[in-house]
Amino acid sequence: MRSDLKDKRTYSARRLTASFRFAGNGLKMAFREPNMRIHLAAGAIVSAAGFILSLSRMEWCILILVIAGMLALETVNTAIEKTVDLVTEEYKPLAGMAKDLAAGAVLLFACAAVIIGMIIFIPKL
Ligand SMILES: Nc1ncnc2c1ncn2[C@@H]1O[C@H](COP(=O)(O)OP(=O)(O)OP(=O)(O)O)[C@@H](O)[C@H]1O
Repeated sequence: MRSDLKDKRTYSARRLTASFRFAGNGLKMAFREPNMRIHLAAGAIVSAAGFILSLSRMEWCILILVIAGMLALETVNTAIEKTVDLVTEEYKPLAGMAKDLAAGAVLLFACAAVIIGMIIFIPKL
């Protein structure tokens, strides 16, 4: 990495552009993960249903937040898995705990997403 990009005190358009590029690379990597593709497919199906059932503006805002939140959380989960694998490839209870906690957070949000989806869609059927 260029030294001017590593200097956290430098605020420049180049630094900002680089940050967006790094984040874009991160998303590209995240979307290669099988679980992420499942979340993306679910988001696409729910969005299509939203168009068909003519959701209100507020319902769209909630749906977009839930879909983006799910994808963001899965991305963080992947980052935690990679970090744990970087620290150790051996079997260690703490490594397992870190991965299971991150997976638990994804499961919790997914359950909330399903409930929110039911609250929005069931009355429209
Ligand atoms: N180094 C380790 N030490 C102890 N347990 C581990 C370790 N690595 C993984 N595990 C256990 O195995 C489980 C699966 O880990 P793995 O790295 O395969 O994630 P994963 O199931 O591929 O995650 P995802 O399906 O979200 O990509 C973890 O949740 C954890 O319980």
